[in-house]
Amino acid sequence: MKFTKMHGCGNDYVYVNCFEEKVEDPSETAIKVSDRHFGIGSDGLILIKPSKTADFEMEMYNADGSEGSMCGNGIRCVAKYVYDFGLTDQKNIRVATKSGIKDLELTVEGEKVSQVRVNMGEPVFEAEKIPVLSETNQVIGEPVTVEGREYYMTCISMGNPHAVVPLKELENLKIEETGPKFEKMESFPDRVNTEFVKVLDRHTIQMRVWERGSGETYACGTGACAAAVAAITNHWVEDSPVKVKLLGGDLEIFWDHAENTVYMTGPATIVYSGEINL
Ligand SMILES: N[C@H](CCC[C@H](N)C(=O)O)C(=O)O
Repeated sequence: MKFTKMHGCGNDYVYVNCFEEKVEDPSETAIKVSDRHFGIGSDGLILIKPSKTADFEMEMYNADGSEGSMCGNGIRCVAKYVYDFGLTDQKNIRVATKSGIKDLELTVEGEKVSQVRVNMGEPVFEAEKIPVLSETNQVIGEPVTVEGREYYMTCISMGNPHAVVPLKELENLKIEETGPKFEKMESFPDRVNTEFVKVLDRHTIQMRVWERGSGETYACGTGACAAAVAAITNHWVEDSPVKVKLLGGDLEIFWDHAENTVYMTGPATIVYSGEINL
């Protein structure tokens, strides 16, 4: 199977051009290619497919083979792939995902995409739409005890579920212990992506993330959007734009309150193309 390895702020996926390749069992393939010792090594698998309703379709799988409904870093890389490899010459494209069609604006430098601005849609606070089991209709700054320690959680969907948790410092966070406890909390029937956030100033937050189905990643685009929206909602920061500093790079998030729409701007990088015998 031919593939291209790409990443958005270090959130790396194996991309397959399904205009040319056929992937029989994407879930199993995601598990195989994601293995960092016996496979290619990635946070998951992303299929670039023809679409009847948009210019392209993105189908995304986490490293454990579970299908994700949206991937912010991934969709920026899809845009870079289709432009740089000549599948389109348009700088405004629409990509269908399981969480709806997303509008993307490509910045091109030297005939290559350098960064992409994505309309990530509306942040969803209704508990049942995230989903999170709660006595209240929204979960904003709610206390929750994990491993005997109290945290305050804000839950938002960006097309996939997120729990945003503020912390005074991130350096000593044992994310490989704490992350899975949040991911598999009973309150989250579909599991959850968890963002641990430290406020740096009135327009900047630092974030580590434990992703549903992939563990700690160097960045999470939907998670950065959820974290920025939670930071504004809880008045941890002034308002947009919010710079989100992640292990693998920075993303800029803008919440247009009038449209109730979140925009994410960031880079996309091609690492290499190759072929794997599955
Ligand atoms: N793990 C996520 C999908 C990938 C999201 C993330 N990599 C991003 O950039 O948005 C989920 O299962 O909902």
